[in-house]
Amino acid sequence: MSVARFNERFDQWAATYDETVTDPTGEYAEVFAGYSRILARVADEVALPPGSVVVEIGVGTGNLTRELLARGYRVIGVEPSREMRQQAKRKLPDLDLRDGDFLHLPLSDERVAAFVSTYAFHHLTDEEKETALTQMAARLAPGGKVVFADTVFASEEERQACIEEARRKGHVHLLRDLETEFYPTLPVLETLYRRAGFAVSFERLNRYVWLSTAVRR
Ligand SMILES: C[S@@+](CC[C@H](N)C(=O)[O-])C[C@H]1O[C@@H](n2cnc3c(N)ncnc32)[C@H](O)[C@@H]1O
Repeated sequence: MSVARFNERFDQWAATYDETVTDPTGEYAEVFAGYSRILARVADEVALPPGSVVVEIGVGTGNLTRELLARGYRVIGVEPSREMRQQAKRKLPDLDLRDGDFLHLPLSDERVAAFVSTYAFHHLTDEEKETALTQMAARLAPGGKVVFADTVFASEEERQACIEEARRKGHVHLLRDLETEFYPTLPVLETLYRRAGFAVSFERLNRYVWLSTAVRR
């Protein structure tokens, strides 16, 4: 099965995605709380010289991409959903945007300085996450970075509490995501980075989202 298993979901969401991430009252409000601040934080965390090649995976409608371009990086965008690519191209017509996903990176001999992503890594199973991180490590020189922000649970108990709360509140879309996508726990994620050859640190950015900053050993 292709790892872009959520393409249909994102093709359907693409046209209204930017409304969802800025809606302070919808069922995803806590997931996207501080969305603009989170994207800016991720772009700042890259902290590499302008002109460095930064590969952004799962660009969606291009909101993080805009932050990365503003910091002078040479961005290569990777996005499996056709409709999302169209939305991103509408905002950023000159963007180097390629069809691909975490496990099928459409790269040739580019010297990649960092891989960056927001709200997307949880579409891979934990096993696939380790494979993807190992492939990224192979493309990075020592000191190269992986900077991701995504939903992570501090523990299984925290995951179950969020699922129960979503059920109680009737947040059917959030509940579906929590039950069908692959949000890792922090200890598991730390192990995956370490096994792939990274030193990693974590910082909580809102109730759901954690920043992971990983440096290739
Ligand atoms: C919730 S959106 C996040 C978009 C954007 N990064 C942001 O922060 O707003 C998740 C994106 O990841 C993409 N995606 C889903 N599965 C993926 C995969 N296996 N590899 C790469 N991207 C994937 C989706 O098509 C979608 O555009």
